[in-house]
Amino acid sequence: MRAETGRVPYAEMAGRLRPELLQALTKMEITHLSPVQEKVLGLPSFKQDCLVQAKTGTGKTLAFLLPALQNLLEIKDLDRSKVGILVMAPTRELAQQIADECDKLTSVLRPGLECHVAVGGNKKATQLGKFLGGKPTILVATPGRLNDYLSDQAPRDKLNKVRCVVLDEADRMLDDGFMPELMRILSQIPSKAEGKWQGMCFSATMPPEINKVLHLVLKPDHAKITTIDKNEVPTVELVPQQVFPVPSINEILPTLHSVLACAKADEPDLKAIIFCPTARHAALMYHIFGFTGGAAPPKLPVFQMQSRMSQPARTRTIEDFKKAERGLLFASDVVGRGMDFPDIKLVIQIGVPSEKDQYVHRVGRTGRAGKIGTAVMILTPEEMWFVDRNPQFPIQNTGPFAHPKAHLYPSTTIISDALAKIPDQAKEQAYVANLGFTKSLMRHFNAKTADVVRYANDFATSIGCAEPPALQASTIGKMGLKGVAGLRVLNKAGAVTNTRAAGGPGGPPGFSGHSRPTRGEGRPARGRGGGARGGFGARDGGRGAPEGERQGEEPRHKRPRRE
Ligand SMILES: Nc1ncnc2c1ncn2[C@@H]1O[C@H](COP(=O)(O)OP(=O)(O)OP(=O)(O)O)[C@@H](O)[C@H]1O
Repeated sequence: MRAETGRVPYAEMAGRLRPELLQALTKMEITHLSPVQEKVLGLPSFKQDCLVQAKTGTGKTLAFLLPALQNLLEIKDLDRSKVGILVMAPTRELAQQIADECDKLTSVLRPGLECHVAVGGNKKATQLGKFLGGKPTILVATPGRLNDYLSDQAPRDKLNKVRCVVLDEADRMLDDGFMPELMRILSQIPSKAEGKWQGMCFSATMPPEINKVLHLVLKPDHAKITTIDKNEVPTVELVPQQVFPVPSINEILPTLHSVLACAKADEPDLKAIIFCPTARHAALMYHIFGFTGGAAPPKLPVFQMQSRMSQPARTRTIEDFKKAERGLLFASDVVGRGMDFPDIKLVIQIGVPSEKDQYVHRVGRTGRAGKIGTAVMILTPEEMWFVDRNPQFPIQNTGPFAHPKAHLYPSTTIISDALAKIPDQAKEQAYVANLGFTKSLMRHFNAKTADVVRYANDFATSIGCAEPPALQASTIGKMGLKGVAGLRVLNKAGAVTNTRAAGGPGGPPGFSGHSRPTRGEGRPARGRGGGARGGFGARDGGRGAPEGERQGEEPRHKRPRRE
């Protein structure tokens, strides 16, 4: 049974919505309009362009699908072989989720309506074959793959009768990262100026920059809808938010273990998402907590979701974690927006998000559709700036994590035992990713490059590296860290040299008043001797980094195709 989220019953929409759509909603156990649905479906015309902001998990997907489908079904001579509704979303998984919701809504229509997806990670030829041979009246796409489609005339012809264009997560779709692709797509479909299609933009966050580009998809007189009061906090009320400061980065993993073990002691069917700054970091955490059994015995199933996984593995994880009654998902921002996993009770953020709005979206994976949840950050002193600079978020700082049952779990020992079993390569990759991510945020905490390296080297210690992994000189150069103290450099001949260690005598002072021990001087490279590679480049799915394949940790020239 679903939580009832609004006051107006859907039965009152009879006459404005087709009986089949109402029937489908009943089948979905959706009885009342949520506030955002009430506002959008209460517009004088369903055909109006609109910009809609509503909190996470409040039913925006139905708020755009219902009017779009209703409009389509009113067309008498509808050519079902052409795309009538085009929805664009930033990630493959979100696109698939929207298509699934659309299929539920159209399930009782006779004849039915086909909803196709165009997303990266699958064979283009197969997807395109079905698209060209079928009746894709609705298309949900990520921009990369749609652009691929539009390079040929036949798919372009399929899109020459578009009646409605929806941008879900509109602020992301209209940011610098996606803009070039979006512009190319818009130049291939009927022009907005001709007034042939309705535009709809939806998101939980609407940064002011979005106003400069809205004209690309919305008419100047578009309806502006928000369910968020100006003075209201941007996150869901039913989600208390807390930060647990730790004295040093070495305490992050034991604290996380302790938080999870205690949460599970309180709630045996714990279902939680742990957001990590990068894909490699999420992969490492998944391995560590796989060894620890999720938290404390009995084990919780562990899952990972990050852009470095193959598409079949991503798809399987999404299906499994949606169905799971309990478990821990270690994730990068690839699932930071839009994803609707039922019954998430706890969201934990390790480190700071790549941008402030991403905090809202991550927290929004819990407390959905009227349910309750809790959101927690675990931050080092160097990361506490995020809380200080964002007083709009109701993040309570009640000091370091404490719980009456915490003493039952020897978290420090459990973590160090688990770390001893993790292959060096996973740690090295996480180190490089951490370096890139921290560098991308350095302006936020007035850090110098030497501070960034020192912080990354401390991260290496915290994940059980005896010394910072050696990096190829070319990787260091691409990261803009050439000559920075504290790095271990692997030259072409395979020898390792050290830049003067950060924090040593005469080195630059640490940020937040931290002084760091010198590590790694003069020691040879360990393990494979290959040096950590695999690039750099900040976050997984952060702003300006369209999801899935373009973001994170891969040098630009090596990045595979994005979605
Ligand atoms: N009127 C309703 N009554 C009950 N449940 C609803 C209603 N509308 C939508 N839901 C359910 O609420 C959940 C969240 O909906 P949805 O994913 O559309 O949220 P959203 O606002 O798009 O969130 P986000 O900002 O995170 O993308 C889904 O499981 C959806 O099926």
